[in-house]
Amino acid sequence: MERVDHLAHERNKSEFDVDAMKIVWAGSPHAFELSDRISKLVASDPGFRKDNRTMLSRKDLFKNTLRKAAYAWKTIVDLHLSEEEAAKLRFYVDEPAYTDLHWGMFVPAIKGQGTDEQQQKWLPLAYKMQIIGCYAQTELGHGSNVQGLETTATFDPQTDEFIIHSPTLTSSKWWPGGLGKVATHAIAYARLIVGGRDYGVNGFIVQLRSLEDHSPLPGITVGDIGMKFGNGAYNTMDNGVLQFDHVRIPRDQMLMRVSQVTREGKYKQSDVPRQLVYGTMVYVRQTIVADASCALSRAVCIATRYSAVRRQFGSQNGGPETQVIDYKTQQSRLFPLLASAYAFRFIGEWLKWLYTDVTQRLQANDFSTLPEAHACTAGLKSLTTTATADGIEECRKLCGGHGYLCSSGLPELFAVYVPACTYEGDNTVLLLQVARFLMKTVSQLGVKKPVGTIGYMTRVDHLMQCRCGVQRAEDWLNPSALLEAFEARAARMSVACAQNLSNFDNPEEGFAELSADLVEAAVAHCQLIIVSKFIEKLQQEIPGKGVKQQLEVLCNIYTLFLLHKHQGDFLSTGCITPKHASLANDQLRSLYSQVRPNAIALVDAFNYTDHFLGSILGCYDGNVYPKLYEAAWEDPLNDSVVPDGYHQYIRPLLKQQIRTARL
Ligand SMILES: CCCCCCCCCCCCCCCCCCCCCCCCCCCCCC(=O)SCCNC(=O)CCNC(=O)[C@H](O)C(C)(C)COP(=O)(O)OP(=O)(O)OC[C@H]1O[C@@H](n2cnc3c(N)ncnc32)[C@H](O)[C@@H]1OP(=O)(O)O
Ligand SMILES: Cc1cc2nc3c(=O)[nH]c(=O)nc-3n(C[C@H](O)[C@H](O)[C@H](O)COP(=O)(O)OP(=O)(O)OC[C@H]3O[C@@H](n4cnc5c(N)ncnc54)[C@H](O)[C@@H]3O)c2cc1C
Repeated sequence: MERVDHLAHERNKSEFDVDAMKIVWAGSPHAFELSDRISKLVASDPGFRKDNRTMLSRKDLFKNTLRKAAYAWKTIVDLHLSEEEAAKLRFYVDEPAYTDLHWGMFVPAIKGQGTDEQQQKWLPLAYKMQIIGCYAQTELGHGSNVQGLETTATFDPQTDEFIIHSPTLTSSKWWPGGLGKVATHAIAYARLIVGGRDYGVNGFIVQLRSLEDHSPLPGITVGDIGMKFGNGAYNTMDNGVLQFDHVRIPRDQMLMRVSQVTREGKYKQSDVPRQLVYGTMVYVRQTIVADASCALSRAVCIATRYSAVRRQFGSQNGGPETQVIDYKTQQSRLFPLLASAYAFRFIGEWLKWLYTDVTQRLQANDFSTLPEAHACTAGLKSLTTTATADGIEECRKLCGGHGYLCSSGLPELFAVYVPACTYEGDNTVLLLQVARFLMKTVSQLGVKKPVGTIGYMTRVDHLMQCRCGVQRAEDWLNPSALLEAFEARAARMSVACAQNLSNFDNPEEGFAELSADLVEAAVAHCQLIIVSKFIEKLQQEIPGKGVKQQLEVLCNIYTLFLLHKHQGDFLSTGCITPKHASLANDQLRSLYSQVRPNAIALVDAFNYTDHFLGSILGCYDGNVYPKLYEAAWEDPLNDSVVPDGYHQYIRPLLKQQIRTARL
């Protein structure tokens, strides 16, 4: 049967080269080819079916994930996929699993914190998945406060071993993904105790389960922590609980790149900073930022296509009703999210570059950029995940009632995504880290030159008193005007916080008292980073008819939307006047009209298959209503016309009503 494209008229309206935009989105022609090939491979393989996930019981769901993970691994091995291809396969399979923690945290922790010998011993086993690892840091009593962890690793010089122990209930490891039912090994974080002295938290490789029959080893109590938010969603993951009862491991299973314990029981600190113990978190925060654009673009793709299909009100002379995408209110909620998806894509690319750069410097014993890398990964992780989680929920609302159906794909996408605001660092806690970095920078002005993303502080005198030069709405399209407004707002908010802090005798007390303002200053700084990197991206050559123009429109929408949303900050710091704010809003409205004809093509550029989107509302051909109707009949509740339980619970009620009526 010929497929009718219900969105063809929308696609015909577009004013730019969609194929060229697909390459910009993917990052390069090579990345596009690879992504396109692997997404089709996954979509065409029934072994990766996912449409029944929200209806399965937890046990069936979990077993199905184990099957898929094994099948994915077999596919990777049989097809000799490269690491890059395997990572894409994981992405398009689109199901959280223990493998994420094995590849995403266990392996990087050994690479980042293990010595050369430790890497040589453990990595080949992990690469072949002959051992399966997890990252066991968080405990029942402490997650954010890593220094507050209670698990102990006490060196026993008699046997040359560490004794890993959970001294309290609150020291039970709690949350690690893959731990509950699968992992054979963990990187367990514990307080290092040598000769009765506490040297703080360090990572240890601990075997948890037998490699023969998977039973927990002596002294290990381990299980799953239970059902989590939403159907399907993150319940494919076995987040676990773990207690150690004096478990002995050889001394060489302490990760010893940052500090060492000798055979004689001497503690030695390398000349690398202690913060490298937190290095795996920096790596994962960077991958989470890169992933935010994927989750947001997926929700935006669904909401945009559906908004073009859906019609309500406005029929004239019996003609078609208005497409809801044509309502200005729909545009003002949807298009900033579309622009954010692109902004997050580019900030993800940039952060990857920054991470690679800092890693290379660390290898050459240059630790100077580590604080900035920590602040950027922490702050951008916080900003992009908060905006993405909120954005997915907004997309659900933009789809009206049908968005609430699991078949829209949006409830599961939200449920699977929203813990990103908490894991790998609670978003508020991470912004407070950025605030510390900002306060330190301000306090050292004149002593130490701010560089990189904080470089604008070198112009703090100018930024504290500059006046916005915008006179007409179009003036807001000038990147210099935008950048200066964002720099001035960020600088003024940081300086105001620093001045308020100086009124406290005890800086820590002051920091706690002013923490809500400090978080706002951190948000202003991080938004400036995203805006400035988007603007920088547009200074590069970008091939393809109309592609650069579309990206300029999106960049301006992203920036002016932030200015509009946070106009309180801009006005109260005197960076702009109410007149400037009003002109910015006029410009924003006009930009929405420019995006409108290109909206469908801009989401087509994500190149998502219907399998990956997993949404009837977002399907490529826009044939929404017949698909919704058919899907309803496939629900197991419709297997029988009369439901189970009728005779037990409905019929007696109805009969009782009849008797009452007779009385
Ligand atoms: C069914 C599907 C099958 C598919 C199968 C396919 C299989 C095959 C695949 C093959 C693929 C192969 C390819 C491989 C690629 C794989 C990629 C996979 C995807 C990976 C994604 C991972 C998955 C994500 C899932 C999410 C899991 C979540 C895990 C966790 O949550 S782990 C726990 C995280 N915990 C936290 O984040 C805790 C937060 N707290 C802290 O970080 C800190 O405690 C703190 C808040 C920072 C405070 O710490 P302190 O008390 O020490 O702080 P203080 O403030 O005193 O700071 C001291 C100084 O140190 C500085 N500092 C602090 N932190 C850092 C740091 N991290 N780095 C540098 N510096 C730091 C701080 O600034 C202070 O400095 P000073 O001021 O100068 O003194
Ligand atoms: C789905 C999921 C998967 C996870 N996977 C893993 C894993 O694989 N391995 C692992 O080790 N961990 C894992 N975690 C744990 C995760 O890293 C922690 O939950 C996270 O770091 C937050 O810590 P917490 O739970 O202690 O929150 P808390 O710190 O208890 O946060 C509670 C509230 O207190 C506030 N708060 C805390 N401290 C401060 C402060 N100093 N100032 C102001 N406000 C503060 C927070 O903002 C928050 O509102 C996972 C968690 C989830 C939800």
